[in-house]
Amino acid sequence: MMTIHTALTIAGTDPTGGAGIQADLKTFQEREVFGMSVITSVLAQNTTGVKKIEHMSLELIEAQLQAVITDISPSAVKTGMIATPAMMELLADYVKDLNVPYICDPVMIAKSGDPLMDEHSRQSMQRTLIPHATIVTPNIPEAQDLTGLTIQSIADMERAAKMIVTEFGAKAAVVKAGYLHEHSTDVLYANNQITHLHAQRTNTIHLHGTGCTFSAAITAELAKGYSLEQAVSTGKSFISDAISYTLELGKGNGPTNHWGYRLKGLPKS
Ligand SMILES: Nc1ncnc2c1ncn2[C@@H]1O[C@H](COP(=O)(O)OP(=O)(O)OP(=O)(O)O)[C@@H](O)[C@H]1O
Ligand SMILES: Cc1ncc(COP(=O)(O)O)c(N)n1
Repeated sequence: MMTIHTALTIAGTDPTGGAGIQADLKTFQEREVFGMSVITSVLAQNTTGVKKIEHMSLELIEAQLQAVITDISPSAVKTGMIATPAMMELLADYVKDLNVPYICDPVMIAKSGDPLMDEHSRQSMQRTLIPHATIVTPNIPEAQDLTGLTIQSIADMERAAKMIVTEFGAKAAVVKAGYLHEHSTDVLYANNQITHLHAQRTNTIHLHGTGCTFSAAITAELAKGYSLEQAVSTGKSFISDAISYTLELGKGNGPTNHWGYRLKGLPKS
């Protein structure tokens, strides 16, 4: 019988489909992994920003988790927007006990500038979720916030990735270059080795949900049993195509194209 790989995302929502749970499920589907989701917060947001946020109760988050894991066991699990320390405490126990690859995307602020996590949650993330992570996927501001370093160069990204592993106990970290503007070379630290992931930078404003999509693609590949290096490399190629085959949707910073990789080699509009 065919092996079915499954992945669970635990995160907030985006009704316009570009970020959060919706971006994760689309990405899992494109990578041929059966996607499942637990919603932590419901957001009224679109390509112009976040209008309203309501957090789910801890009881409802736990009931969703129980519904999934008592029925279909995930081959890998990912967390995205986890807004409060109490949610982090709850989820830390679950990701530890699931004992499958765990991808921690430390979502703090939306690209629109709207906060997705309260101030004191930032320290909690380091203590609760990060030590259990197979890989942590911060963007530059998140990596700065976690490590206290100022990140302006590839060498700074290397230092931050290494620190997340050696000081906070994650197995690996990839620091993403999105915010640096002059290049899109991400830095992976895994198995005591630094790897640079290069991709051509696309000149576009449509970058809503890039981090969610990248980490979901990594999650899908780890669910299939690929190594960290292979999973991150496939994730990088997936997000680069999703960005470059832009859809130009929305009135603000639009979503990426989750089927972009299927268009590889075709002209870009
Ligand atoms: N203009 C661009 N061209 C090519 N790749 C890009 C561009 N912007 C970001 N990327 C890539 O997209 C991936 C996500 O990085 P980014 O730094 O945007 O994450 P993020 O800020 O967490 O995303 P978000 O918060 O929007 O979900 C990385 O691999 C990064 O290099
Ligand atoms: C539920 C949720 N999770 C993550 C993001 C980050 O994505 P971006 O920084 O592109 O807005 C978001 N906007 N919404």
